[in-house]
Amino acid sequence: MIKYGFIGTGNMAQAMIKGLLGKGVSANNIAVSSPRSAAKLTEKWGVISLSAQKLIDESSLIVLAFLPNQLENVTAKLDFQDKLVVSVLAGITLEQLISATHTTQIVRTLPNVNVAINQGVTAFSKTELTTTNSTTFKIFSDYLGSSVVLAESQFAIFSAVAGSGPAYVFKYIDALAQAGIANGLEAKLATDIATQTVLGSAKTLALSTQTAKELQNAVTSPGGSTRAGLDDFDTHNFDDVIAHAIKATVEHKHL
Ligand SMILES: NC(=O)C1=CN([C@@H]2O[C@H](COP(=O)(O)OP(=O)(O)OC[C@H]3O[C@@H](n4cnc5c(N)ncnc54)[C@H](OP(=O)(O)O)[C@@H]3O)[C@@H](O)[C@H]2O)C=CC1
Ligand SMILES: O=C(O)[C@@H]1CCC=N1
Repeated sequence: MIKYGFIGTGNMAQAMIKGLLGKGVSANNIAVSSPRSAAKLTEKWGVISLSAQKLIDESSLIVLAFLPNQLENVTAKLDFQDKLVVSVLAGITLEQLISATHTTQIVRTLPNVNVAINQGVTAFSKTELTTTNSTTFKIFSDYLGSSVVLAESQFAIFSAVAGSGPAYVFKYIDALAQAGIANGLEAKLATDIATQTVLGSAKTLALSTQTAKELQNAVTSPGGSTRAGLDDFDTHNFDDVIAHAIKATVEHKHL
């Protein structure tokens, strides 16, 4: 079976590893390397902790999952042997990856944390891969959820909407729950109902032929309370707040 190697084992790598394990990939086929947390993952999941070079030697697909500003530092002394390298480093281009790893078999991706439950949406852009590496990458990305081929020029906006997006959805759920608590709901109940409301609404939209705007109207009974709430969102420029936050995300220079 294919062995997947992760260099860097923080939040994103752990979400991906969880997704692989959840799909039945054996912990014996997952190798990890990082200065501090790799050993803890061996204890937690039974994955194999190796030095970065040994991990490259033994893996068929190597995921770069450290912070973007560590690219040169981490790769300087490693020999990637033209193996398949999959980067999740936000803001790092294929050209920069080729120059740092000296490999031709590279996929630039931008996943999100929902890969942990195989519900991620991942953008990717790649060099010309061998047939074997194309298949290897397809199997890997299918484990994690859906994926879309994307021009590199659109990675920044994809990263803001889909990569950072879960944080913004969690922020909305928290605000909804806090408003419930402020108005007398018990904290756990408020969080549970806010979460289920967002989950059910996202599923309703995904399964519907109607747009998100049309579905808003379906909730808004004539003369009812939802109209009052939606009007208040508009008065406070809710859409502008979201657009502004996405712009700030896109314009941020990655560390
Ligand atoms: N979090 C997210 O939702 C998303 C993140 N990304 C990208 O994923 C990457 C990782 O982000 P994230 O997981 O959030 O960050 P974390 O801070 O959680 O993880 C960073 C990891 O890098 C490891 N590391 C540090 N130095 C080295 C080194 N010299 N060699 C190997 N590993 C090293 C750290 O190791 P240790 O734990 O041992 O200290 C840590 O495991 C980033 O490039 C980011 O742009 C992309 C899309 C979404
Ligand atoms: O915060 C970050 O920089 C990364 C990229 C997208 C989500 N997390």
